[in-house]
Amino acid sequence: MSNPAILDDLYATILSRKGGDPDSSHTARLFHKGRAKIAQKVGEEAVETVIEAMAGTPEKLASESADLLYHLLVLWADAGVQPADVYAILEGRKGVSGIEEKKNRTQT
Ligand SMILES: N=c1c2ncn([C@@H]3O[C@H](COP(=O)(O)OP(=O)(O)OP(=O)(O)O)[C@@H](O)[C@H]3O)c2ncn1[C@@H]1O[C@H](COP(=O)(O)O)[C@@H](O)[C@H]1O
Repeated sequence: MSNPAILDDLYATILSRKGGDPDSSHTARLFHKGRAKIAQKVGEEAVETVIEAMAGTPEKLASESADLLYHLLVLWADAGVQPADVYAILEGRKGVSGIEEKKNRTQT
């Protein structure tokens, strides 16, 4: 069973942990450690995701991808980025080829 709003739901849970007890919430602990630690975790989870893509199973890749998305959402929450901000960028790119999009980005 899948929930298409799972990223929004998880983001709301993550936001609710701001200022929470670092001893009872992993997310609160990450916020407590600060942006550099959260960004480091995103980097580590990205590397683990790549390793599973190259040498693991689809199941392990999916699991590492979930860890990566969770930590990325914590980073967005810490930096004041809403999932809707990212969705809007993706929406704006719909129908534009990747090559065209790169050209537009390097011109601005
Ligand atoms: N999706 C996740 C999620 N994915 C991964 N993790 C945690 O991320 C941690 C990654 O493990 P690591 O050993 O890499 O990290 P670490 O233990 O911080 O070690 P260091 O790198 O800091 O040394 C594990 O403790 C995982 O449990 C998550 N923790 C929480 N969530 C979601 O966030 C919600 C709120 O969680 P709490 O804030 O803990 O209540 C949960 O209900 C879940 O839905």
